[in-house]
Amino acid sequence: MTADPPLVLDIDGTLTRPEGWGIDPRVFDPLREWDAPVVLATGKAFPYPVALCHFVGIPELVVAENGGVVYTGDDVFFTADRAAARAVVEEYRAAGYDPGWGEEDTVNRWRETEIAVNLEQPVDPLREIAADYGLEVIDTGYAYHVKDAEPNKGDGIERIADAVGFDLEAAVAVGDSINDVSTFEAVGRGFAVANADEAAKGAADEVLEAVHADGTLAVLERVRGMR
Ligand SMILES: O=C(O)COP(=O)(O)O
Ligand SMILES: [Mg+2]
Repeated sequence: MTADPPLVLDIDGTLTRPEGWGIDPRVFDPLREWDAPVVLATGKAFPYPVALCHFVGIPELVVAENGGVVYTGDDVFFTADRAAARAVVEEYRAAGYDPGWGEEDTVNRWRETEIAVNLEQPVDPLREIAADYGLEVIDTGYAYHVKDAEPNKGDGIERIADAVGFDLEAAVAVGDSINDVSTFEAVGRGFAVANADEAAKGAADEVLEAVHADGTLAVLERVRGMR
């Protein structure tokens, strides 16, 4: 008898269309048909991965905000404090800068812990202010994230694996950026898509030849039924 391995998937850069933006619709059916847990582990705010699970039609197993929010399907955990990240952004604004997402800011509107800043905004003052609050700024290639150095995606994935009862050593992950390094450390096999940054490539067990969803779909083909 064969079975599929548990999956841990990043969203931006990993489930995206090869041109870089928007979820590639080809991932929907393989994920819905996967016969093992599928965890979405992302830097995006909590509602985004929950909605993606909902619309794909899979159970909601979610690490959001780079580990700041974890949903096991039964319980939600907030593992970082929002106050410091908010204070950083207030100071950034007071210095004349802006997070860069427009007035209603749907990128940060539902965030519980960290804050994201548009890549077009100046990062040096952001880093300086964040350092004063003991926070770090990471660049995922999609946004700057002002966050507590702990927690991370890997901790959230461990919490979900414990709650759901699957073996992380058997799990396969795909990711594209520095915020997936802890994911690759948490699972048995980590794959970086070809568009991944150097940190992700360095932490992965294998760097794929294909970019974005093309890379991820190639992994799904390869590991299906191979637990
Ligand atoms: O929110 C981001 O900047 C990146 O999101 P991701 O972790 O799904 O790639
Ligand atoms: Mg990504």
